[in-house]
Amino acid sequence: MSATTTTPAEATDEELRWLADGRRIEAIEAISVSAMARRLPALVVRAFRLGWHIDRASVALLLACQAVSAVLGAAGLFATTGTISALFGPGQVAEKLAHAAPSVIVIAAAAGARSLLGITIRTITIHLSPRISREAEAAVLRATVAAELTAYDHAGYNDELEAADRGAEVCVDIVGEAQNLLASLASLIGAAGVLTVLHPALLPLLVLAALPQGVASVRAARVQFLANRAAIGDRRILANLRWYIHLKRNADQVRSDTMGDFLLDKYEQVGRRLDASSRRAAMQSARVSVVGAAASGLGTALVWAAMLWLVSTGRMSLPRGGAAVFALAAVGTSLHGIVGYGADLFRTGMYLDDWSSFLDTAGGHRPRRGTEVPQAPSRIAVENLSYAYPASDRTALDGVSLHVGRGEILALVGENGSGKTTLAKLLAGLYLPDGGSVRWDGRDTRDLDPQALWRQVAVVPQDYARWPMTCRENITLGQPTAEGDSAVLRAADASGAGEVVAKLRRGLSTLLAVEWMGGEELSGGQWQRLAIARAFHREAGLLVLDEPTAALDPRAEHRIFQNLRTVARERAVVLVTHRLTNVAVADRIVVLENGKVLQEGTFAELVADEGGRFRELWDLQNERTGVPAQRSPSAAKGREHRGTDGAHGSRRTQGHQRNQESPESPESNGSSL
Ligand SMILES: Nc1ncnc2c1ncn2[C@@H]1O[C@H](COP(=O)(O)OP(=O)(O)OP(=O)(O)O)[C@@H](O)[C@H]1O
Repeated sequence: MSATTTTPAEATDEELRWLADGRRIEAIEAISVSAMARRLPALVVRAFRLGWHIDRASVALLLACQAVSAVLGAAGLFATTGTISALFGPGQVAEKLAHAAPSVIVIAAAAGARSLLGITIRTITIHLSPRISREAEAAVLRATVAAELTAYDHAGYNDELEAADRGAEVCVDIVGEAQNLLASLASLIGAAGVLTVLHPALLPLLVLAALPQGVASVRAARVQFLANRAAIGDRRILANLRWYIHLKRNADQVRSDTMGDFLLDKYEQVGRRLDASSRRAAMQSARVSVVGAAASGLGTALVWAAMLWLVSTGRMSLPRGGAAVFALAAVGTSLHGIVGYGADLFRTGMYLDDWSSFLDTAGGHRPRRGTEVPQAPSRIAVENLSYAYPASDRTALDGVSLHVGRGEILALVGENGSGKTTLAKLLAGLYLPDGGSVRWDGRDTRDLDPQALWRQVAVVPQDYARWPMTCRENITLGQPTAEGDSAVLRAADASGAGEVVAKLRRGLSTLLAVEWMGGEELSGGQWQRLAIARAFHREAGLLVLDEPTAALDPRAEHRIFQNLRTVARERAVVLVTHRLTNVAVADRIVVLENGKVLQEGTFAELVADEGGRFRELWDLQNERTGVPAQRSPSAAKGREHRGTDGAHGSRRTQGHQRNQESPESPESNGSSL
């Protein structure tokens, strides 16, 4: 197929769509309304349990205030009945007022005490809620940090994470909602007691009247939740686009490439999709609510008609009828409160389910590895390793076998996408193999405790973190050694970061975040020196350097590779780089292609292997510098693994020829790339 032809699949651009896991949405869709209502008590308990975990005294006080407030509410209502009876009863006005006075005092005292309790309850809730939310967010962070790295490559993980974050966010509401529900329930019990005393038929009638609205509210809440849940993907795309557009690192390109309108258009495109789905949900829940409200209105009219009938036929006295009006209003308000707050609590509960299911499983990616604790490895051996990224149908590594020992530098070389970074991550135990094994001193990385394993790993990734912290923290990563600053400065000197530190306003104590008060900003290369310093500082048995000098000037780069041999004395070093001059420092070089080992040997052997891939790449790099191509067939000991059967182990290069000593080393031919 020519480069210009397109298949039907390529004819249209793929839209920005988030990979979501639909299983949870299907599970929620399957829940019935009665099952939802049955969940409410459990949700109330859960809300208070969350609060209990943070602040027992506040929760206990909250519940006590709630109970007292309910008792006072009922007392107030009974007193209302007394007042009305006194007013409608026989006697002169003065007598009636004297009769009513105690009840009025009770009503006033109960109302005053209830409003004081209300203020106390609100204060406690305001104080407690954000703390619950923060604790919930911290729990998500803990679960995220504990999840396998590969989680990020799984469809649905980001979706789960987003939903959990939303759950943590709404935790702020759950105590308030649960306590409002309890308050309504308490008022209902009080008012219902009064109403039952006045006439036993009124309460069941009122409950029947409120039922349709209750069902409708819960249904509407479910519709809203499902719509929100389904929109997580699009909301996340919007958040990501905003992030890309805001990001300082992209800001110059957004301007110089005049991308503003294009990016905003993409943003609006996704926004329109989101609007359409939320409009559909709003209409659907409005329809459900209208039906519920109409049915409830009809029911309420029936209740009032029944009461009028009771009074007019003499089945209920007039004073009782008057008191019943108050009680009906109180019960009606409480029922509406229960329905409304219950629906809110139910919706929050569904978000909370997302949160707790993420915590239980770290989004399904809690590490399931062994517990053996490794020491700094003397030898890491890879046997017939294969690995495919979860979202990809191609294998990133296929039948790879190699080894690296303490004191050795192993270089991984190959064209873009050949699998170098993936292999480095497997060696470091960041990913686990699909097939074959990575063994640290004979022990499979699957059997090792991940935290203990990573404590033995120092990595300089291609895209290293620029932590908005002090220079010292950027090197120690919050894990200073017993030697303190002297070890930090030694690592900084070895990586060339010493010069950077010396120029900083407050040396190691300088905050490296210009956007924060008092912070300073570093150049790309200066940051890279710090990233290398942090790896040198770490007392780890395996050092992985993935394109560690891409941003460094020649002098800084030279220093790193000069120091690397010293650094490697106590460690196994894996170096990934495209600058072939630099791999001369390695004891052995492995050339990867399409996830397979293509060649392996010393620098001298591979350079001498005319027709080999390494030699081809070497010549290509030298061609641009005008350095003549190498001609040293006698040194052609490098083996090319031309087969694709993965049987590389038998074709190992035996010698550990030190490249610095080789006549073909770049130092000797003066090559500088
Ligand atoms: N997170 C990922 N999900 C799916 N596929 C991935 C992922 N990361 C890498 N790949 C694929 O795995 C293959 C190997 O990628 P890898 O990053 O290991 O290559 P590399 O040799 O380090 O490339 P480079 O020289 O460009 O850094 C590539 O085909 C790439 O598309």
